Amino acid sequence: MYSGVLRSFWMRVLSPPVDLAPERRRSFQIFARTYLFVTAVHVAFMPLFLWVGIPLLTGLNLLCIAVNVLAIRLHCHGYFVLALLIKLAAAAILITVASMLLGNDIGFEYYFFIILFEILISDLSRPQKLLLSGILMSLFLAMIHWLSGLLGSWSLGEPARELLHAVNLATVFILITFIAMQVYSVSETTERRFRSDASRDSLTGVYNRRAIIECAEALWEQRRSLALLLLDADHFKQINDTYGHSAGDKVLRHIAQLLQRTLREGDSIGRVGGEEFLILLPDTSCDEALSVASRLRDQLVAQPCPLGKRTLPVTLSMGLALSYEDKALQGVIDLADRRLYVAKSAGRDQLVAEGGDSLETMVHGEIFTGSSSREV
Ligand SMILES: Nc1nc2c(ncn2[C@@H]2O[C@H](COP(=O)(O)OP(=O)(O)OP(=O)(O)O)[C@@H](O)[C@H]2O)c(=O)[nH]1
Repeated sequence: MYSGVLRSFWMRVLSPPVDLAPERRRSFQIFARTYLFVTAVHVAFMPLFLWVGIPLLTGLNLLCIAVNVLAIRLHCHGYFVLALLIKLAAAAILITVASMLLGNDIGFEYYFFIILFEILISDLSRPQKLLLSGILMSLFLAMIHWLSGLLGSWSLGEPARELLHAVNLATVFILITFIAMQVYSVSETTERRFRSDASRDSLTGVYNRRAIIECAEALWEQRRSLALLLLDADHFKQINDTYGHSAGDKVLRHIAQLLQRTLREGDSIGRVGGEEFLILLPDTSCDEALSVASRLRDQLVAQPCPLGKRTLPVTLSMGLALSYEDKALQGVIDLADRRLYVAKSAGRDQLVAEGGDSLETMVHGEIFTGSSSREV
């Protein structure tokens, strides 16, 4: 139960606002994780501050925890700059006061590098980054030269100073490592998502036109034998007109899912037009491609598209062409397209794997009587 609550809290904190621009999502994720981790570090430091026995530092650490929690809330609601500024200001105050109380040989000044790192990787503008870095550097120098030990009436024993120094140093290393790893992993995930978004059709999840053509080109360059199957849903306009556009979308998703389930792992599917799909079957002979098409058709008959309480039968017309039938990839695609057109003209719900060699033949109607149209 606790893990469920924790996971839903984690998901809520890490989910960017819906209207956030895609290019800002990366920064959102990195800072959401950083705020959570830094809050945990402040909580972990509480026993140490209690042990040191300086109420002012314990209070400031508590303040930092509260400010971090507030920063997480502000961040999740889109107030990124404000969240970052109050978080960094609270940390800078804690570090400066700690140094003023205990001197600068305890390692609190190292935390300034974390603050600088956070400023530099943030979404702030360049002038804002330069200004804040300048302020930070001035504070750092002032702390080293004048502020350090200014309130230093607290005498800590040498072992305690050494322990605090080691803890601070280790924490700075851990924080830098954590934040750098977040930058790397979130960037990688974001990049992978952008790449996938750029190559996928958002409605059906299969490749979009550009991506499937790129796949075909890659296979063509490798000189692999390739069967190209072009599919088009029959009377799709009627489905849209009768049941509505969202029912039409559902049918397209149904077809795409069925294709994905039916095909081999090495095969590729792309949506190349409104209701038109292109399937690439590498290293596949004509007979094998015909049996794939036959399997697709059987699957579609066995699994009509569910639509509310009823199901909607969907049929496909298909044109098949093989890589050896033309010298150029575009020629093979055009051939499959012409055969698809022949399948449509010949009554739909069928595959054409031969003929359609020139537009002229089709215009003269020979295809309707010859052996070029072949039912699956
Ligand atoms: N729901 C939905 N419809 C789409 C989408 N893309 C295109 N369409 C529709 O698909 C229909 C295609 O109509 P036509 O080209 O006449 O094809 P058809 O009705 O299937 O007729 P045939 O192909 O000859 O069997 C058009 O009404 C388009 O508006 C889409 O993404 N979603």
